[in-house]
Amino acid sequence: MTPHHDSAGRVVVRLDRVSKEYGDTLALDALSLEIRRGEAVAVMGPSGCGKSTLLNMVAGLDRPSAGTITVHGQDLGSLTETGLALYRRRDVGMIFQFFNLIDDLPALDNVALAAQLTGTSARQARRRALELLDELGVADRRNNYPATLSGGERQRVGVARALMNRPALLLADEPTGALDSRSGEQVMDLLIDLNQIGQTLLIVTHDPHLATRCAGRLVEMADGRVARERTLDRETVDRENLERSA
Ligand SMILES: Nc1ncnc2c1ncn2[C@@H]1O[C@H](COP(=O)(O)OP(=O)(O)OP(=O)(O)O)[C@@H](O)[C@H]1O
Repeated sequence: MTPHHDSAGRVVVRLDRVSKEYGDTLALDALSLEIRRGEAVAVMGPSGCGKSTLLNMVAGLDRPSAGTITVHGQDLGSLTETGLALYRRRDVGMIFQFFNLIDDLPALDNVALAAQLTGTSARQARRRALELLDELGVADRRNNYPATLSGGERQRVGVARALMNRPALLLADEPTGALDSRSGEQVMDLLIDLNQIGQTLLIVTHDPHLATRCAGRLVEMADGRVARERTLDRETVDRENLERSA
């Protein structure tokens, strides 16, 4: 797997006093956050604190009510709708809890489509898709439709799709939330491997095990703001996990 190497500087994502209102609800309240190249950041917090809203803003799926979001050197607020659509296809990859695969396309086409949408030829897209499926251990499932894959296999296909365009940033929303614990651990291993070869990750989760295993920094949100941040050092996390399971 060859991750995208960001040449625009150390900071890949910068949110500067970002607010989002939905009617009377203030989902994000002047939130500021930076993610540096190669970091793996996990965002946690109680239901309704704004985690998905944050992810959707960074993914360019929705626009803030106030504040600025810069990703990979681009101010998302300055992009037109077309520009934002291109950004979503090229610069970010997304992994979802329920995979979001297209039911009537085989695994290979689900993955290849992501590149074809950015103008890559069908032949090239299929070649890269097959390489990725191979690296993720599901090449033998390439002709299977999503309904005939296990949850873990579907998520591997989902990860392959997210990586197709070598995104500067990989976003994951409860990536193991719909998986049994064994497949969940395998997807966590995959995320760790990707981060170790330089992929920048932003993960939203309720699962402290996922957060502490995969991330180097934990951001805890409350009421649309960052309530607490801590750097996770491997040795402390491993000791805490051991103590918890003892
Ligand atoms: N499209 C929307 N329209 C109206 N309100 C919304 C919308 N999206 C989110 N909200 C509200 O914004 C707040 C933050 O929601 P968000 O989904 O970001 O929280 P969350 O931390 O991801 O929650 P969960 O952990 O339950 O997924 C909530 O009060 C929610 O009801």
